[in-house]
Amino acid sequence: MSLQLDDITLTYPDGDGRVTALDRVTLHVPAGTVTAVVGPSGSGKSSLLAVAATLVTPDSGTVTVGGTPTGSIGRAERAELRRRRLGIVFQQPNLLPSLTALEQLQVMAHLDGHRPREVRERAEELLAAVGLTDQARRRPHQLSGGQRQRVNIARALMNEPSVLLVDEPTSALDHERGAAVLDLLARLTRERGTATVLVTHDRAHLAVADDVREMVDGRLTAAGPARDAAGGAPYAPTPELDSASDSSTATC
Ligand SMILES: Nc1ncnc2c1ncn2[C@@H]1O[C@H](COP(=O)(O)OP(=O)(O)OP(=O)(O)O)[C@@H](O)[C@H]1O
Repeated sequence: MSLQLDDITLTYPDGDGRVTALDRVTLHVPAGTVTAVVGPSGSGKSSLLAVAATLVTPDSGTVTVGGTPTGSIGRAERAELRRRRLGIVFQQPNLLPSLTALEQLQVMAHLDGHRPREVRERAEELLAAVGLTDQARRRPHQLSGGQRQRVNIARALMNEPSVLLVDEPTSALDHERGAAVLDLLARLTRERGTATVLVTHDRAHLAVADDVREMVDGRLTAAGPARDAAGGAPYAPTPELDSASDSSTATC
Protein backbone atom coordinates (compact mmCIF):
# COMPACT_ATOMS: atom_id res chain seq x y z
CA MET A 1 0.00 0.00 0.00
CA SER A 2 1.15 3.49 -0.74
CA LEU A 3 1.35 6.85 0.99
CA GLN A 4 -0.07 9.87 -0.78
CA LEU A 5 0.24 13.48 0.36
CA ASP A 6 -1.67 15.98 -1.78
CA ASP A 7 -1.20 19.72 -1.72
CA ILE A 8 -0.35 19.86 1.99
CA THR A 9 0.05 23.25 3.64
CA LEU A 10 0.92 23.46 7.33
CA THR A 11 1.42 26.64 9.35
CA TYR A 12 2.30 27.17 13.00
CA PRO A 13 1.47 30.20 15.17
CA ASP A 14 4.43 32.60 15.26
CA GLY A 15 3.96 35.71 17.37
CA ASP A 16 1.18 37.74 15.77
CA GLY A 17 1.42 35.81 12.52
CA ARG A 18 2.09 32.28 11.31
CA VAL A 19 5.11 30.49 9.94
CA THR A 20 4.63 28.20 6.94
CA ALA A 21 6.29 24.84 7.60
CA LEU A 22 4.88 23.01 4.57
CA ASP A 23 3.92 24.85 1.42
CA ARG A 24 1.65 22.92 -0.98
CA VAL A 25 3.59 19.69 -0.65
CA THR A 26 2.63 16.75 -2.84
CA LEU A 27 4.33 13.39 -2.47
CA HIS A 28 3.46 9.88 -3.61
CA VAL A 29 5.41 6.98 -2.13
CA PRO A 30 4.52 3.70 -3.89
CA ALA A 31 4.45 0.41 -1.99
CA GLY A 32 7.83 -1.31 -1.80
CA THR A 33 9.86 1.86 -2.34
CA VAL A 34 11.98 4.24 -0.27
CA THR A 35 11.70 8.01 -0.73
CA ALA A 36 14.47 9.95 0.96
CA VAL A 37 13.88 13.55 2.04
CA VAL A 38 16.87 15.83 2.55
CA GLY A 39 17.06 19.51 3.34
CA PRO A 40 18.51 22.11 5.68
CA SER A 41 17.54 22.49 9.33
CA GLY A 42 14.13 24.13 9.70
CA SER A 43 13.08 23.36 6.12
CA GLY A 44 10.06 21.27 7.19
CA LYS A 45 11.23 17.62 7.17
CA SER A 46 9.94 16.75 10.66
CA SER A 47 6.70 18.56 9.93
CA LEU A 48 6.30 16.40 6.82
CA LEU A 49 6.74 13.22 8.88
CA ALA A 50 4.35 14.48 11.58
CA VAL A 51 1.66 15.16 8.98
CA ALA A 52 2.26 11.84 7.22
CA ALA A 53 2.02 10.11 10.60
CA THR A 54 -1.37 11.85 11.14
CA LEU A 55 0.03 13.28 14.37
CA VAL A 56 -0.46 16.83 13.07
CA THR A 57 -3.43 17.96 10.98
CA PRO A 58 -2.45 20.23 8.07
CA ASP A 59 -4.22 23.52 7.34
CA SER A 60 -5.15 22.10 3.93
CA GLY A 61 -4.45 19.12 1.72
CA THR A 62 -5.00 15.40 2.16
CA VAL A 63 -3.01 12.47 3.53
CA THR A 64 -3.98 9.05 2.21
CA VAL A 65 -2.53 6.01 3.94
CA GLY A 66 -2.94 2.70 2.18
CA GLY A 67 -5.98 4.01 0.31
CA THR A 68 -7.65 5.56 3.37
CA PRO A 69 -8.03 9.38 3.28
CA THR A 70 -7.18 10.33 6.87
CA GLY A 71 -8.94 13.71 6.84
CA SER A 72 -12.39 12.17 6.59
CA ILE A 73 -12.10 9.82 9.58
CA GLY A 74 -12.48 10.58 13.27
CA ARG A 75 -9.78 10.91 15.90
CA ALA A 76 -10.26 7.37 17.24
CA GLU A 77 -10.13 5.86 13.75
CA ARG A 78 -6.97 7.85 13.03
CA ALA A 79 -5.35 6.47 16.17
CA GLU A 80 -6.35 2.97 15.09
CA LEU A 81 -4.93 3.58 11.61
CA ARG A 82 -1.66 4.79 13.15
CA ARG A 83 -1.41 1.68 15.27
CA ARG A 84 -2.24 -0.76 12.49
CA ARG A 85 -0.87 0.83 9.33
CA LEU A 86 1.98 3.13 10.35
CA GLY A 87 5.46 2.31 11.57
CA ILE A 88 7.38 5.24 12.98
CA VAL A 89 11.13 5.17 13.70
CA PHE A 90 12.43 8.20 15.53
CA GLN A 91 16.07 9.26 15.76
CA GLN A 92 16.69 7.86 19.22
CA PRO A 93 15.28 4.40 19.93
CA ASN A 94 12.91 4.85 22.88
CA LEU A 95 13.11 1.28 24.09
CA LEU A 96 11.74 0.29 27.48
CA PRO A 97 14.78 -0.30 29.74
CA SER A 98 13.39 -3.32 31.60
CA LEU A 99 12.34 -5.33 28.54
CA THR A 100 14.45 -7.66 26.44
CA ALA A 101 14.76 -7.11 22.69
CA LEU A 102 12.16 -9.81 22.10
CA GLU A 103 9.75 -8.31 24.64
CA GLN A 104 10.06 -4.84 23.08
CA LEU A 105 8.46 -6.31 19.96
CA GLN A 106 5.98 -8.57 21.72
CA VAL A 107 4.50 -5.81 23.84
CA MET A 108 3.37 -3.97 20.68
CA ALA A 109 1.24 -6.82 19.42
CA HIS A 110 -0.04 -8.00 22.81
CA LEU A 111 -1.77 -4.65 23.06
CA ASP A 112 -3.66 -5.60 19.92
CA GLY A 113 -4.92 -8.88 21.39
CA HIS A 114 -3.07 -11.27 19.07
CA ARG A 115 -2.39 -14.79 20.28
CA PRO A 116 0.86 -14.97 22.30
CA ARG A 117 2.32 -17.79 20.24
CA GLU A 118 1.80 -15.94 16.92
CA VAL A 119 3.19 -12.78 18.45
CA ARG A 120 6.29 -14.54 19.66
CA GLU A 121 6.90 -16.18 16.29
CA ARG A 122 6.53 -12.87 14.47
CA ALA A 123 8.84 -11.11 16.92
CA GLU A 124 11.45 -13.84 16.51
CA GLU A 125 11.14 -13.67 12.72
CA LEU A 126 11.68 -9.91 12.73
CA LEU A 127 14.62 -10.09 15.12
CA ALA A 128 16.14 -12.67 12.77
CA ALA A 129 15.51 -10.31 9.83
CA VAL A 130 17.49 -7.58 11.57
CA GLY A 131 20.23 -10.03 12.57
CA LEU A 132 19.55 -10.04 16.31
CA THR A 133 18.48 -13.61 17.06
CA ASP A 134 21.42 -14.04 19.41
CA GLN A 135 20.60 -10.82 21.25
CA ALA A 136 16.87 -11.53 21.72
CA ARG A 137 17.14 -11.84 25.50
CA ARG A 138 19.29 -8.80 26.05
CA ARG A 139 17.97 -5.58 27.55
CA PRO A 140 18.72 -2.20 25.92
CA HIS A 141 21.78 -1.48 28.12
CA GLN A 142 23.30 -4.76 26.95
CA LEU A 143 22.98 -3.79 23.26
CA SER A 144 25.13 -1.51 21.08
CA GLY A 145 23.66 1.68 19.59
CA GLY A 146 23.29 -0.01 16.21
CA GLN A 147 21.63 -3.04 17.74
CA ARG A 148 19.19 -0.83 19.63
CA GLN A 149 18.30 0.97 16.42
CA ARG A 150 17.75 -2.38 14.70
CA VAL A 151 15.38 -3.39 17.52
CA ASN A 152 13.64 -0.05 16.97
CA ILE A 153 13.16 -0.80 13.27
CA ALA A 154 11.98 -4.38 13.91
CA ARG A 155 9.50 -3.05 16.47
CA ALA A 156 8.13 -0.53 13.97
CA LEU A 157 7.50 -3.44 11.58
CA MET A 158 5.78 -5.62 14.19
CA ASN A 159 2.26 -4.69 13.16
CA GLU A 160 3.10 -5.01 9.44
CA PRO A 161 2.69 -1.32 8.63
CA SER A 162 1.76 -0.18 5.14
CA VAL A 163 3.79 2.96 5.67
CA LEU A 164 7.13 3.36 7.43
CA LEU A 165 8.23 6.85 8.52
CA VAL A 166 11.86 7.08 9.52
CA ASP A 167 13.59 10.13 10.99
CA GLU A 168 17.39 10.14 10.93
CA PRO A 169 17.75 6.48 11.88
CA THR A 170 21.53 6.54 11.72
CA SER A 171 22.29 9.72 13.67
CA ALA A 172 23.65 7.75 16.64
CA LEU A 173 25.68 5.34 14.52
CA ASP A 174 29.05 5.32 12.81
CA HIS A 175 29.12 5.26 9.02
CA GLU A 176 29.40 1.51 8.62
CA ARG A 177 26.62 0.66 11.09
CA GLY A 178 24.48 3.43 9.64
CA ALA A 179 24.87 1.99 6.16
CA ALA A 180 23.91 -1.48 7.44
CA VAL A 181 20.74 -0.10 9.07
CA LEU A 182 19.83 1.72 5.85
CA ASP A 183 20.40 -1.39 3.74
CA LEU A 184 18.19 -3.31 6.11
CA LEU A 185 15.42 -0.71 5.88
CA ALA A 186 15.53 -0.80 2.09
CA ARG A 187 15.47 -4.60 2.01
CA LEU A 188 12.55 -4.88 4.41
CA THR A 189 10.68 -2.18 2.48
CA ARG A 190 10.97 -4.17 -0.74
CA GLU A 191 10.29 -7.56 0.81
CA ARG A 192 7.23 -6.37 2.69
CA GLY A 193 5.83 -3.88 0.17
CA THR A 194 6.04 -0.98 2.61
CA ALA A 195 5.95 2.67 1.50
CA THR A 196 8.94 4.18 3.31
CA VAL A 197 9.83 7.83 3.86
CA LEU A 198 13.34 8.38 5.13
CA VAL A 199 14.49 11.76 6.46
CA THR A 200 18.25 11.93 6.50
CA HIS A 201 21.13 14.38 6.62
CA ASP A 202 23.62 11.76 5.53
CA ARG A 203 23.85 12.06 1.77
CA ALA A 204 26.14 9.05 1.59
CA HIS A 205 23.18 6.89 2.57
CA LEU A 206 20.89 8.07 -0.21
CA ALA A 207 21.95 5.28 -2.54
CA VAL A 208 19.33 3.02 -0.93
CA ALA A 209 16.50 5.34 -1.99
CA ASP A 210 14.32 4.89 -5.07
CA ASP A 211 13.56 8.59 -5.07
CA VAL A 212 15.17 11.62 -3.41
CA ARG A 213 13.32 14.84 -2.63
CA GLU A 214 14.77 18.01 -1.25
CA MET A 215 12.85 20.17 1.22
CA VAL A 216 13.60 23.89 0.93
CA ASP A 217 11.58 26.45 2.92
CA GLY A 218 8.63 24.07 3.21
CA ARG A 219 8.57 23.20 -0.48
CA LEU A 220 9.44 19.77 -1.76
CA THR A 221 11.43 19.67 -4.95
CA ALA A 222 11.73 16.63 -7.18
CA ALA A 223 15.40 15.70 -7.08
CA GLY A 224 15.07 12.46 -9.02
CA PRO A 225 16.33 8.92 -8.48
CA ALA A 226 19.18 8.47 -6.06
CA ARG A 227 20.94 5.65 -7.80
CA ASP A 228 22.41 5.23 -11.23
CA ALA A 229 21.65 2.07 -13.19
CA ALA A 230 24.49 0.27 -11.42
CA GLY A 231 23.02 1.24 -8.07
CA GLY A 232 26.03 3.15 -6.90
CA ALA A 233 26.15 6.90 -7.33
CA PRO A 234 25.17 8.92 -4.27
CA TYR A 235 22.96 11.96 -4.61
CA ALA A 236 24.30 15.46 -3.98
CA PRO A 237 21.68 18.20 -4.38
CA THR A 238 22.86 21.40 -5.98
CA PRO A 239 20.89 24.02 -7.92
CA GLU A 240 21.85 22.47 -11.24
CA LEU A 241 20.59 19.02 -10.21
CA ASP A 242 17.05 19.51 -11.44
CA SER A 243 17.49 16.93 -14.16
CA ALA A 244 17.62 13.23 -13.29
CA SER A 245 20.64 12.67 -15.54
CA ASP A 246 22.68 15.15 -13.55
CA SER A 247 21.64 13.68 -10.20
CA SER A 248 22.82 10.22 -11.19
CA THR A 249 26.35 11.37 -11.84
CA ALA A 250 26.81 13.81 -8.98
CA THR A 251 29.20 13.21 -6.12
CA CYS A 252 29.20 14.51 -2.58
N1 LIG B 1 5.61 23.71 17.11
C1 LIG B 1 6.06 24.69 16.34
N2 LIG B 1 5.67 25.97 16.50
C2 LIG B 1 6.09 26.94 15.70
N3 LIG B 1 6.94 26.77 14.67
C3 LIG B 1 7.39 25.51 14.47
C4 LIG B 1 6.98 24.41 15.27
N4 LIG B 1 7.59 23.28 14.80
C5 LIG B 1 8.34 23.66 13.76
N5 LIG B 1 8.22 25.00 13.56
C6 LIG B 1 8.85 25.77 12.47
O1 LIG B 1 8.47 25.16 11.24
C7 LIG B 1 9.56 25.12 10.33
C8 LIG B 1 9.86 23.68 9.93
O2 LIG B 1 10.34 22.98 11.08
P1 LIG B 1 10.71 21.42 11.04
O3 LIG B 1 10.98 20.99 12.45
O4 LIG B 1 9.69 20.69 10.28
O5 LIG B 1 12.08 21.46 10.20
P2 LIG B 1 13.18 20.31 9.96
O6 LIG B 1 13.54 20.38 8.53
O7 LIG B 1 12.68 19.02 10.50
O8 LIG B 1 14.40 20.81 10.86
P3 LIG B 1 15.60 19.97 11.53
O9 LIG B 1 16.39 19.34 10.43
O10 LIG B 1 16.38 21.01 12.27
O11 LIG B 1 14.97 18.96 12.48
C9 LIG B 1 10.71 25.83 11.03
O12 LIG B 1 10.69 27.19 10.62
C10 LIG B 1 10.37 25.72 12.50
O13 LIG B 1 10.92 26.79 13.23
